Amino acid sequence: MEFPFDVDALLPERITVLDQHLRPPARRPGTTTPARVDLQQQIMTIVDELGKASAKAQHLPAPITSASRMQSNRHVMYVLKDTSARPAGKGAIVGFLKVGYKKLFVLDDREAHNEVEPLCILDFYIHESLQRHGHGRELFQYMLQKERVEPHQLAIDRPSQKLLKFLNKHYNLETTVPQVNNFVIFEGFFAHQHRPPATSLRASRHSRAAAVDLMPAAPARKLPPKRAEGDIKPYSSSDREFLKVAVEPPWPLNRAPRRATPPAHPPPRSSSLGNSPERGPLRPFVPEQELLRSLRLCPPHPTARLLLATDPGGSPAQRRRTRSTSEEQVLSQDGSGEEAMHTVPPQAPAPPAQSWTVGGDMFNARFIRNLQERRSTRPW
Ligand SMILES: CC(=O)SCCNC(=O)CCNC(=O)[C@H](O)C(C)(C)COP(=O)(O)OP(=O)(O)OC[C@H]1O[C@@H](n2cnc3c(N)ncnc32)[C@H](O)[C@@H]1OP(=O)(O)O
Repeated sequence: MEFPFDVDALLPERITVLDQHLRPPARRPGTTTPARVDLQQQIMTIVDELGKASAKAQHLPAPITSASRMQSNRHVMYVLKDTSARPAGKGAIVGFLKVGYKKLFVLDDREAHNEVEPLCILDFYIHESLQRHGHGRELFQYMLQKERVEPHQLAIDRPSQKLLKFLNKHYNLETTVPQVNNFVIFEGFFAHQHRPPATSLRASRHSRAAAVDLMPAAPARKLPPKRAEGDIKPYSSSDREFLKVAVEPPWPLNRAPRRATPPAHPPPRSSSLGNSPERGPLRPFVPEQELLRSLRLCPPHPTARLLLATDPGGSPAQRRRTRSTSEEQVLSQDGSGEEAMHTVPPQAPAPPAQSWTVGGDMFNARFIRNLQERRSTRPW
């Protein structure tokens, strides 16, 4: 990938590590140094163009990597340049790998929720003309070494088939632990823990002492053991949320929920939250939590009715998400349910037997998993 400026001089090392500051690396002695602001502009151009090329390669409707998104997130990009070919003496870029730590709620093999903060593979691209030449592996190895992390400790944000094959070939990663979000984790994710290096991405977010003494278990760090079910976000934040479009679900889920009080402005969407993009034609967006909410407002399925009849009050976990107060809290767009964006009065006081809720550890996980499978967003 070529640029109208001297990439070779701009990025002296074969692999350059860029963080949110997008600082141009120190130049080789003897190289003429343009104004720093120009150099940063060149870095931003490279990041933007790489992001576009990656999106195109993955058939995404918009880039998930750009200079502005880098600046607003604590992600790290490993950029590989071509040291052999020097078209017009200016060098070229081979590809990049973007990683970042994210708080996720992942299911283990017993379908229990675990709040962890693993290093995530967020975007990965090697120029089409150079794929299957070992460049991807070179970048990946460099990142693993720099971040001091093992491949099975990573979470992958909606991997492509090529990436799944890549991980299988080079790191024997094959068996996944099924999740209800779009992150993929592999067998062994929960088995090993590691201490991040002081110079790694994680350590740069915390004081050195904290990195050494207080966080011995990252990246697959189990956070406080058990949180109330209502606090758990079944859909962990993904970098690809802003691209999300939904496949239309079957009736009655395809009915947009009515709002008693339409908000003056649509709620803001975070650029760093949510799920991964659909790889298909664009459809009107129906947020996941709104689907869940409309389901809660639906009459129960006969089976659910039967279940409720055998347990009239329902378990405390099942009741947890049913509001009995005069207002129902609307879940926030990121699915957290922690921040109420606005409140609406109840549509009608429903008798307890009609109030079918999504809740309870196993029930919740299985239900959301079924829903997710229906949406066909997972790569397997
Ligand atoms: C979270 C995310 O980022 S998902 C998005 C991942 N990125 C993409 O899908 C973009 C397009 N693909 C690419 O940019 C590259 O193919 C990458 C980044 C996935 C891998 O980089 P490469 O330099 O090609 O990998 P490298 O040469 O080290 O390893 C090759 C192996 O990767 C896998 N692979 C690479 N390309 C392909 C392909 N077209 N089809 C199937 N497998 C492939 C194979 O296992 C291959 O081994 P093989 O040639 O013996 O079959």
